[in-house]
Amino acid sequence: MVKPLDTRLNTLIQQRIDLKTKPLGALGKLEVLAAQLVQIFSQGQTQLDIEQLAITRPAMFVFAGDHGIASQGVSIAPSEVTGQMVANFVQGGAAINVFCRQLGWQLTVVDCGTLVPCEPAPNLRSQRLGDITHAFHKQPAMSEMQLKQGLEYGEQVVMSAIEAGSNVIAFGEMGIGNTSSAAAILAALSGASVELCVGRGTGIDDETLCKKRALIKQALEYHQDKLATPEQILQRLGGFEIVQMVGAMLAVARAQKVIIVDGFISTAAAMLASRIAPHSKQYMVFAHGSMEQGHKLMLEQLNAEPLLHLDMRLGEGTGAALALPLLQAALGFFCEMASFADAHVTQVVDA
Ligand SMILES: Cc1cc2ncn([C@H]3O[C@H](COP(=O)(O)O)[C@@H](O)[C@H]3O)c2cc1C
Ligand SMILES: O=C(O)c1cccnc1
Repeated sequence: MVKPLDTRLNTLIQQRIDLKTKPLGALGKLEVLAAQLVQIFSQGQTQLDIEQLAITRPAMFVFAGDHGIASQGVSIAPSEVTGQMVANFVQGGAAINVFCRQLGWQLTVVDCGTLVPCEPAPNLRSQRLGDITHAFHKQPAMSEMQLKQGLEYGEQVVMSAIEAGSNVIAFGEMGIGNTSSAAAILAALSGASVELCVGRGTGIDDETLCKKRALIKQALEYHQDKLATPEQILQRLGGFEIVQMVGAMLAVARAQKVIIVDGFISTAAAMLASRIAPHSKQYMVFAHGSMEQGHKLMLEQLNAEPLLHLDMRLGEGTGAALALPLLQAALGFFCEMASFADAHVTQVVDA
């Protein structure tokens, strides 16, 4: 069960923020972020303990999976690229590797089921549910068994990081065709039109976009009577990486640690997790607003405001990675900044 956050310390937390040497509210969204992080890190405590407020072993997971729908020509790239990019992640050459090295994330790549499996490596976990999902416009993407196993695998991989001391976990992904899956999930969860939900992913042209929308429309019609629960939506329209992300997000929320959500696909997983366990949203930080069409609608549905707007549309966890310095800044000002009394500054009162 995902517990709601205990609010006992909230007044104390807000007072501490308000008494820092700055005009009230002047650190904007960083204040909201600080309050959320301190609340999460103080669960189970009756007093604020500044000493133990720290981000420890921030862990980035890139979940990779191949999608049968890619064979219908909905991406600029063929499915083989998923496995090739996994090899690139393992070797340290992708955008996510650079950002993780620069910012201090520990990166684990999770092969959830790809056409080209990678050689074993220290930063690669093999949790394969198959080689590729079924094209979901004419059949369920995966079986009920794969759904169940995927949720468990996701839990297992993040729990090993949490047991090793990670208290901030970020969610990235790789999977050619997975914006189709994420868009279908959004349409099923929100009831919004396919035109609103489906965008260009890696950068497809107008003709391909028309085909992608038609396929997703077909899928929603085909599955229409069987999309009543988030589990059904996941099984029928999801992907091997998306199901493991959902299982992993739920596990992080149960463990009362911080979930950093990336872009379009990561947010689709976050929507499903918060439908399954509504309190899980309290543990989520939305890192950035993706340029992918439909991401804005996802964030609206979640009533979430992202920290960054960088016009990015890559995935891999790149937006989530870039949020770490903001988390550090938020926790840093909360812990280290002087209060008016500490610094003998005359307290300013709002007009
Ligand atoms: C070389 C390359 C690297 C990527 N890294 C992330 N994605 C991103 O693009 C894919 C989703 O877009 P679509 O649904 O259009 O296929 C995912 O793999 C996502 O992570 C990439 C895509 C490519 C081609
Ligand atoms: O926002 C994302 O995560 C995204 C957008 C386009 C393609 N791949 C991922």
